[in-house]
Amino acid sequence: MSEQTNPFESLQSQIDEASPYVDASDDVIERLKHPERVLETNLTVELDDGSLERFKAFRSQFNGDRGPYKGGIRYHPGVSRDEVKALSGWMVYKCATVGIPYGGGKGGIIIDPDEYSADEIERLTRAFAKELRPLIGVDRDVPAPDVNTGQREMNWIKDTYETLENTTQPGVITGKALDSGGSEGRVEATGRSTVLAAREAFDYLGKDLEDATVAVQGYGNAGWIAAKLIDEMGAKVVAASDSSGGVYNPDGFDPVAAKDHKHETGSISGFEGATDEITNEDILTLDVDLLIPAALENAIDGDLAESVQADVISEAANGPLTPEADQVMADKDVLVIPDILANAGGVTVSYFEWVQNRQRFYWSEERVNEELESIIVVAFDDLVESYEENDLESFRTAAYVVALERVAGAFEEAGTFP
Ligand SMILES: NC(=O)C1=CN([C@@H]2O[C@H](COP(=O)(O)OP(=O)(O)OC[C@H]3O[C@@H](n4cnc5c(N)ncnc54)[C@H](OP(=O)(O)O)[C@@H]3O)[C@@H](O)[C@H]2O)C=CC1
Ligand SMILES: O=C(O)CCC(=O)C(=O)O
Repeated sequence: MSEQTNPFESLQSQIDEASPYVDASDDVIERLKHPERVLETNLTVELDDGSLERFKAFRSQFNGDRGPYKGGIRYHPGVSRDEVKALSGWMVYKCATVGIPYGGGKGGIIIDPDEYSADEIERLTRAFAKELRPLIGVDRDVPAPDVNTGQREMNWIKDTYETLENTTQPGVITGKALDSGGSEGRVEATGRSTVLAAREAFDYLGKDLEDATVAVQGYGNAGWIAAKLIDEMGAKVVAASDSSGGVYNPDGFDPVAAKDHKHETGSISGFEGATDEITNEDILTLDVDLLIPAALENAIDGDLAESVQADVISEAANGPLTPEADQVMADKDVLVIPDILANAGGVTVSYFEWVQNRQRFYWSEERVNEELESIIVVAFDDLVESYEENDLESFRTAAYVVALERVAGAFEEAGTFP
């Protein structure tokens, strides 16, 4: 894991790689490399023992040229201002890559949630929602889940917002539970797009997904669902990991049983379906057909990339490869499906949730999954077209060319306001 790489600098270098192929002036490209605004706030929360603790929190609104700012809220000790800025920028280019009408935003709180009770997390979440209230809104900025947040936190934020605004406006946030206005398919959506994109990539390479071996780093929402769905497509999950380490079985194992073990014991280590315990570095360098990084940024740096043996990488996580790792992958002809396409299922089904909330009319799971699949397949084809037409080194640069054209186009068509 590279501690040195600043994710915001990675984002800017990804934009720089693509900009020579984009029909936009240098001034416009420069605009698209910086957030419009970043809220930094200190939340004071009462703990269960009556003491007070201060938590630093951020919300970055990177760009709103194509629609409301959109993106998750992360609870993690590694959250920083630059990480949130990067994550919000990746949201802009993700929404543009899949052609949904949003800009990009992201939020985070510096906290290890395992150290706090559910009541403390609720007070913290409601305190953040109160700070966010003037910034967010159904047509302005629509948060969602990310690492260590889920339906529970989204329901609290919705309730706090609606109480303070004296309204019912479920579309102010997505990733809610079904009874609170959530969408069918949202929990599975990030893992689903990760494997749909992998299926398209295997097809593009003329490779068979049946019996392909798969390693999954990170066994939370994105990772475990990706493992389950790729197994259902006929591939063989041979390794998985979480923050405690990893497990391996060359003959494959049942990803649902691995999830049940993690649920019961708190970690994937000790899973009885595995033959070996491995480290988080080992999992990234296994000789597998498909690697799915589904944890955090900078999982693979330039040095580690030299040892990666996978043929295809589908990035469920945001920013798992540093720019140096990207260059190594391009030199080794490893096909990397970039985060801004591979994990775009999450925000795409968030978009469906927002549409359903606005219409107060709810779709079946079948409809959600069909609409998601068609969006991912079209976006993959757009990316291949850009890759081939521009003779690019990577699918990532191809995705940025497509996305930057769309965002710059929206900005230029709007003109500047005096
Ligand atoms: N949730 C969503 O809708 C979306 C998420 N993403 C991205 O997917 C990634 C994962 O998010 P999500 O699944 O939601 O988060 P979760 O909190 O559900 O899961 C994160 C997982 O990563 C594991 N992890 C953390 N650090 C490491 C490490 N060093 N090595 C191996 N595993 C590690 C955690 O381990 P442990 O269980 O032990 O804590 C956990 O299993 C993030 O990059 C996120 O931004 C992208 C698009 C949408
Ligand atoms: O569902 C959303 O709006 C955003 C999910 C997210 O944070 C991401 O795609 O990284």
